[in-house]
Amino acid sequence: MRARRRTRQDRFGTLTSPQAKAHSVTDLLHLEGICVQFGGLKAVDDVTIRVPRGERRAIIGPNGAGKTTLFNAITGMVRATSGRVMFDGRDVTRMPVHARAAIGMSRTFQITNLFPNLTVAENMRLALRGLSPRKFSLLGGGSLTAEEHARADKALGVSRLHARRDVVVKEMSYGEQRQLELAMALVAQPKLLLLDEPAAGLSPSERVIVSDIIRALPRDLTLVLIEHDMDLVLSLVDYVTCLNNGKMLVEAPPAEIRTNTLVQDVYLGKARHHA
Ligand SMILES: Nc1ncnc2c1ncn2[C@@H]1O[C@H](COP(=O)(O)OP(=O)(O)OP(=O)(O)O)[C@@H](O)[C@H]1O
Repeated sequence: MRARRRTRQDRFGTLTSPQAKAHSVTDLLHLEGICVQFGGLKAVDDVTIRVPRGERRAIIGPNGAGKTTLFNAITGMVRATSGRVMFDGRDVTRMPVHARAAIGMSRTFQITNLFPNLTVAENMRLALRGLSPRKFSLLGGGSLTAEEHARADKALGVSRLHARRDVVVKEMSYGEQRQLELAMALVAQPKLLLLDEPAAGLSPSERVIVSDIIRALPRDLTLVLIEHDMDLVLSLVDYVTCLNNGKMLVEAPPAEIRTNTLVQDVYLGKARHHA
């Protein structure tokens, strides 16, 4: 791992070296030259990223940098215009969203995606049902197996919602709802968890809870997260990719990102632009 890091730091600024083209079994996710074009706009422009198994990676960048579009290309919600998405040793570029989910990709969304009139436990049941190939009515029968119960309990425990399983979702705080989204993503037992702005809209105390939960996730779970709160994200991840105008600007560990002038320039530049 250490040798690989040195290589990457050497190619700081030359991010698409020939070595980047070779797929390694240590990489759970390997994006090769991903472009996503909307009409005349290149929202993602030739992005090559390798995420080794077990790494926690942040995707940062100012508004409109292409972070969410890149997430969508990873999960299959948008089709890459060109480039390849390699996941767990397979080319998933043409695979639909549900098929990528079935082989181990799980994602939370910026906007909550819950059933507000159902309880926590019922939402978990629906999350599990979404994974099951068995056919049955969503809210009707199909009680959980012991193994499914255990998975739901574990995911709720990790997300610190164990004591809230019978609470109706709309009665919970926004922070707890974000925790439930996380639990619903975890119940799939993913290899790769993609978190889209997990702390967006949370109060400072809720941010502490969510960051503690993320920090305590199993170390063998590979994480890729988008987050605007720089202090929070840099305290959570091993490595950072900064995008700007759809392109890769910098890849570096958090300590280098804090002091990187290119990163500072794009954030301050945007701040000046919006001032
Ligand atoms: N479906 C779409 N059709 C057309 N343009 C789009 C579409 N989705 C995103 N874009 C544009 O692509 C660019 C990148 O958007 P994206 O949402 O990926 O950026 P982001 O880095 O996630 O921004 P933010 O931090 O504000 O969420 C923006 O200019 C956006 O307007």
